[in-house]
Order: sequence, then structure tokens, then C-alpha cells
Amino acid sequence: MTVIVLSGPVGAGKSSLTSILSKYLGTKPFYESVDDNPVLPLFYKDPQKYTYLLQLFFLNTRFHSIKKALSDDNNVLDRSIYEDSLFFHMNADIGRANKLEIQTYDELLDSMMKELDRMPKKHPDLLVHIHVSYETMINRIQKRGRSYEQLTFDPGLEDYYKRMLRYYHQWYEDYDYSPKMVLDGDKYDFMASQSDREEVLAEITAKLKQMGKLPKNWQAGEIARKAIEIGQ
Ligand SMILES: Nc1ncnc2c1ncn2[C@@H]1O[C@H](COP(=O)(O)OP(=O)(O)O)[C@@H](O)[C@H]1O
Ligand SMILES: Nc1nc2c(ncn2[C@H]2C[C@H](O)[C@@H](COP(=O)(O)O)O2)c(=O)[nH]1
Repeated sequence: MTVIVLSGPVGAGKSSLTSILSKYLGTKPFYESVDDNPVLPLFYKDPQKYTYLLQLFFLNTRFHSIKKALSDDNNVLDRSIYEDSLFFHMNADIGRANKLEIQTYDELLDSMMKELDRMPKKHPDLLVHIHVSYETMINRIQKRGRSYEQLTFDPGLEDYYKRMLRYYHQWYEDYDYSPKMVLDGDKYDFMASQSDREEVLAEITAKLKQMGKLPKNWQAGEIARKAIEIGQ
């Protein structure tokens, strides 16, 4: 049973790579709740008011999806539960949560993590972090086109995203729940370039192999190769 979690800031390419990687490995993808998240647009409109509610919403949905993912055989998750805390504390640091909310959130997260002790496994086998520069992040956010994430919607998002990149830098340095690896999200265009896509997948499978987490005779067969052809 191998659980892979992707991490990275907004627009890094987590959802896209979750889809590609899960098809390639023949495993199940688990996505975070975005389009069906009623609080997300409210948060971007009025972060002061909705930070706490959004965080509870994400924690709740992520917890359910993690519980499912950790009891399944093999799967790939788009974002880790550890990043929830990064987001909440980043927002709290800019004054969007009060002391009581911070304390309640931290205690709730702690209880939920303890609850995961009862699962067949608590942490992923591998964290794949996608590193991107500010320029790449903004280009990808524009390309995806969710209106409330655009700088034109709120110019204050420039500071928010730059802060996010700094917090992520430190977060990745400190992360030690599982083996980890970083991909250069600026360098690889795994959406448009077939060779970039194959290189990224080769990096990940090499790491899994080195960890003994790839079935011994696993190699990309015809089905896997077909699944990762651009345009599939
Ligand atoms: N490596 C990449 N190269 C070029 N475009 C990418 C890359 N990764 C993602 N994209 C594009 O950037 C946008 C955001 O990607 P997405 O996977 O939704 O990011 P995330 O889930 O990390 O927020 C999408 O339009 C996607 O097609
Ligand atoms: N305030 C928070 N926002 C979060 C959290 N998790 C995700 N998000 C936001 C960021 C994006 O606008 C959107 C989807 O994230 P992607 O990185 O997949 O684009 O949701 C959170 O915990 N707190």
C-alpha cells in the first residue's frame, strides 16, 4: 500500500499532477474540495470574516478524504492535511483569526491527527512537493482562471501569495513526517510537454523504487504509457 501526497502553493500544479500520476501508477486520485466548496468564494471576498469557517470546512473535508485514502490500497492525494495548518496560521499571522479561534483550531487538528492513529497508516509514504516561483504561480493562477484568485479581483493577493511562498519554503524544510522530494515546477511543463511529463514521472518512480515502494517488476506498461499521453 503506497500513499503519495502532493504539496505546494496555489497553482503549483498539484491537481494536474495528481491526475497524471494516479493514471500512470494505476492508483486512485483524491482531490481537495474546491469547486464544491461554498466558503471559498466568500473567503476571497471577505477573508477577515470567513478565515475560520473556511479552515473548518477544509479540515473537515480533508479529514474525510484522508481517512478514505489511508484505508485504500494505493492512492495519490492532492495536498496534505499538514498544509491546512500552514494556511490557517498564515492567515492568523495577518490578523484574520483571534486567539480563541487559533487555540480551538489547533486543538481540533490535534484531536483529528490522534484519530488517524487508528488508521492502517497515519502518514503518507512519500510527499512530492512542487516548488514554483511567484511568476509561475501567478501565470498558472491566471491560466486556470478562478475569478476570486486573480490579482485583478483583489490586488492584496500579491502580498498574500508572496507570503504563501515564504511560508511554504519553511514548511517544506521542516516537514519530516515521511520521505519527501521536490519537483521544479518552473522547469517542467508536464501539461504541454510529453518529455517533461515523462521526466517528472521518472523522478517520482525512481524515488519510490529507491524506497522499495514500487512493486518489484513494475514498469510503465502500455496502459500506463497511454494514460499519460498528452491529450488523453
Ligand atoms: N507544470 C505545469 N506546466 C504548465 N502548466 C501547468 C503545470 N502544472 C499546472 N499547470 C496549469 O496551471 C493551472 C493550475 O494547475 P493546478 O493543477 O490546478 O494547480 P494546483 O492544484 O496546485 O492549484 C492549470 O491551468 C494547469 O493546467
Ligand atoms: N485559507 C485557505 N485556503 C485554502 C486552504 N486550502 C486550499 N485553499 C485555497 C487556495 C486556493 O484558492 C484553493 C484551492 O487550492 P489549490 O492549491 O488546489 O489551488 O483553495 C486552506 O486550508 N485555507
